[in-house]
Amino acid sequence: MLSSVPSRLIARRSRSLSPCSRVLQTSATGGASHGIRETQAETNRNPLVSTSRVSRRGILAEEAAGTCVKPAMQYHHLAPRWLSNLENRRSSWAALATRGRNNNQYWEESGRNEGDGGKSAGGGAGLASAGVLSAAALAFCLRKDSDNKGDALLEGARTNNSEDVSRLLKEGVDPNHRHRLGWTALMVAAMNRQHSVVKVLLEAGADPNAGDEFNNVYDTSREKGIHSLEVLVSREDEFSSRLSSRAGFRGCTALHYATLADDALTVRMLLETGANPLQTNGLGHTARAYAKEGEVSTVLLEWEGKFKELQARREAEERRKFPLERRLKEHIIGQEGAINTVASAIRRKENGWYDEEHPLVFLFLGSSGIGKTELAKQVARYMHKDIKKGFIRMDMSEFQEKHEVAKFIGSPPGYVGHEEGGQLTKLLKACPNAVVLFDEVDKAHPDVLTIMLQLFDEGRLTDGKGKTIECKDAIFIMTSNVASEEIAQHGLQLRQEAEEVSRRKLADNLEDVQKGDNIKISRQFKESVIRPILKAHFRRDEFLGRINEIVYFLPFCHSELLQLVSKELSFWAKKAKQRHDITLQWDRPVLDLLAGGYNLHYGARSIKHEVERRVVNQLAAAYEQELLPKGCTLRLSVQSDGQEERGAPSLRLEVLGEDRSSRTLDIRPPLSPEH
Ligand SMILES: Nc1ncnc2c1ncn2[C@@H]1O[C@H](COP(=O)(O)OP(=O)(O)OP(=O)(O)O)[C@@H](O)[C@H]1O
Repeated sequence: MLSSVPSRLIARRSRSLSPCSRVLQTSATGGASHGIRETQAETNRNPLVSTSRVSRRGILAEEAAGTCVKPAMQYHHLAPRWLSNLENRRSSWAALATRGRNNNQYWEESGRNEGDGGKSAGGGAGLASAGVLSAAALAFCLRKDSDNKGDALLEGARTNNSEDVSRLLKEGVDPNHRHRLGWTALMVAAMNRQHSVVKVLLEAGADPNAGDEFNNVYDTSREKGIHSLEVLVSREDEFSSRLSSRAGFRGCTALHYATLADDALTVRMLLETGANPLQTNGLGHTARAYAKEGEVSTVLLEWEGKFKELQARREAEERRKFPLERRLKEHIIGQEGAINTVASAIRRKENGWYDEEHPLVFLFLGSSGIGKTELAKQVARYMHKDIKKGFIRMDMSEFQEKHEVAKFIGSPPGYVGHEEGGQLTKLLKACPNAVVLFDEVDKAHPDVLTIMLQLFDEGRLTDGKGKTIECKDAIFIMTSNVASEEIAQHGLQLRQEAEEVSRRKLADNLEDVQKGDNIKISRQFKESVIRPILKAHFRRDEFLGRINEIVYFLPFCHSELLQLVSKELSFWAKKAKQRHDITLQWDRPVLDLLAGGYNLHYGARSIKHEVERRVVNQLAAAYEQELLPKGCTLRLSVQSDGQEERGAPSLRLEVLGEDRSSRTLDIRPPLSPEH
């Protein structure tokens, strides 16, 4: 049966398999049928530990100790399993072989045997298997023959054919073209010490920080649905036969490979063209983890230092150009005092001007819907790329009872829910430097507050299982509506006073006119009004003492309300355009009219509600009655034809035609505007 396998393929298999001593060792000693599975288990046990020498030993096939198994023996062990697997996949191989390969004599013969209606069934199974095997082999070889230009680039990189590589790049081949198993030409060239090709590729714009998508033979085989032997052969023949088939390579960059090849020249070339020495692969290792003691290790260490410095300088520059205050103001209207207080504290922390023994703790005070949660979210977005992990929100009204402490940090051993762990501890464990929002902290049980005090004081938390989580780098933000009425009234009073002063200054033609929306809460008000309320509520001086900043959120002034209305209308205008191709326009009196719906107790939420009630509801009704043709322009304005005398002014909706004609739609005030 084996005689029907093209000798070229057998030659390829035995040659290609030989360096992979680990795979074959297992099958030779443990029995062929278990070979792959055993190796897989071993892979999981075979960590690429962080010390460089051990990592290298795990990853480089040539450095692995092991007995040598004869290629022919290896093939005989593996052939039956390979054969049965191929039979299972017969139909897909057949499709592959038939596509454009009708001249394939062997396939035709095999088909004829089948067409005999099983007359020659004596040797049928064997012949069919041989046919399948040969078709597979042929398909494998033909696929190689039909390599496209991208694959030619990869081959040129492996064989150091820089002329071919240059020509292909000039012909427009992407320098970052990937092999179907996931690596790039730069990785191949780096691993095979092909200096001239590395240079050509880098000059053509190959990305030195691209990571390999190939992990190991078994994972890649599973992911791509390709037989593991075929993956193994490709990796060895088309990438390098020096690497272990079991170690993990996902995320390895050209720099990782040049380091594994112990090639100082390529390492330098890569670093000089922007390779990041701090970039880690899928196992979390930088290139230096794979370096031998010597020049490569020294060069990498030196560049790591330079890179860190450069990164810090770039970040500082970015912060200077686009300070946190400005970023926050893009999303939050008003609340200037709150934004400045938070941004200054974070700036101190980022620049090392803070007490690193304690985490940063804020208490946000103010009425509902005023931006407390929104500011916490924006801080998390600024600090963390992964907002899902980086922002933890705990609704403290869920921890009002004594026994709910267990929900917070997990139950002790022997109690129900011990295995589940606590809500906070689980999330903090996943991201110890998260921004943690404790919403409505005043509702929490005193025992929960005791735990929070420990957290703020020591910067660590012990869960129900006795495990300690260090979270000194976390930012804790508590929100509360306690004293919100007093703060709101004080804010309104300050605003009135400021407006009065500016009116007088304007009347007297004085310069330095202070705007009514730029007010500050006095220290005296904080000490004499707010602190006693907080003290009475939390009953613990030490708890209040651990708060770095108490941040005050004030009611919106008129200009801020106009901005909120405008933001809300823009949101709906975007939706109208996207969903119905309708353009929505409005003028200033519309903003004034809608701002009138502001309610001090509901904050920005009352503005959202007003826009929905007076505008969106009307739009939906007009749309339902087919009064809004697709692609039309709608203009919102305030009705001023004497209706004001009879009651509240209303909105008018006009449909503008392409010929500039306008048709007024009669928008009736809602039946019960109060609701
Ligand atoms: N200053 C603001 N600028 C822009 N949007 C705001 C502002 N304040 C509130 N909003 C919007 O109003 C909604 C409610 O705001 P947020 O959740 O921040 O309120 P809150 O102050 O935390 O209120 P609560 O105490 O009720 O939780 C959000 O959709 C938010 O985007």
